Amino acid sequence: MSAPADSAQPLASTSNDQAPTSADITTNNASRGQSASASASASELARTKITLQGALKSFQDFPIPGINFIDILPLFQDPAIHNALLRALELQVLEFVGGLKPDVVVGLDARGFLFGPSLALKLDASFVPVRKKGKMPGPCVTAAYEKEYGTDFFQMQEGAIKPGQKVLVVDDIIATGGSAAAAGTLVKQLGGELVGYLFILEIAFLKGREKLGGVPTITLLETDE
Ligand SMILES: O=P(O)(O)OC[C@H]1O[C@H](OP(=O)(O)OP(=O)(O)O)[C@H](O)[C@@H]1O
Ligand SMILES: Nc1ncnc2[nH]cnc12
Repeated sequence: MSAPADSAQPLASTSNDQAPTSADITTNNASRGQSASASASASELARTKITLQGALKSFQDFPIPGINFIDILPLFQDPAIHNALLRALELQVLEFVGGLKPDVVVGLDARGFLFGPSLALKLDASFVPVRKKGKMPGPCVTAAYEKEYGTDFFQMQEGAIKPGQKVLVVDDIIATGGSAAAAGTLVKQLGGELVGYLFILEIAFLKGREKLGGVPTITLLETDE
């Protein structure tokens, strides 16, 4: 999509141009013997995805030329959409991981902090942050990474995850996958069992999930722009 610099555009989607229908979403459930309540949840999830997709905006050439920046902040401006987002993430996790509820939700600095703690509460799990280098006290483990528009370092505090805890890593967007892969490395370094990744939006053409080593990865929405 091309747009004048600093001009917000509603985000169109590729695979979600045809917003997921309840039929799409229930396909996986059919073989598991779908209940009426699972079907209702799938319909609710499909409707919510359309609402969420419509609230996203994109900005061409931010933060550097050539990047089409997708802004997820509008999802938090309207309490109804914010609430729908959290409900959709919860449904998506429960559908995806089945009985394997995570013990810990790990959120990535900074946009993973916008919904990670709320989701952790809904799942009755702990919340643990991954922060950019130099923000947290005490001994930390560190990983360098590359993302779509630069390089950085992530850290976690030693002892923040207990060995063997099941960990779900959450963030707003997966682009190249560099940030998420670095977070996964830190989780494993602390002895956590990485059970999955969850993102609000996947920028599919950047193929970030290929960096995640086959760890189960859920994304609510997808775009190819
Ligand atoms: O898949 P990748 O190419 O690694 O990019 C995705 C990451 O980039 C953004 O964070 P950013 O580093 O811009 O930090 P912010 O949340 O503090 O803005 C985004 O919130 C993800 O964390
Ligand atoms: N295109 C993009 N839009 C928003 N956040 C991002 N993080 C990495 N790439 C991004």
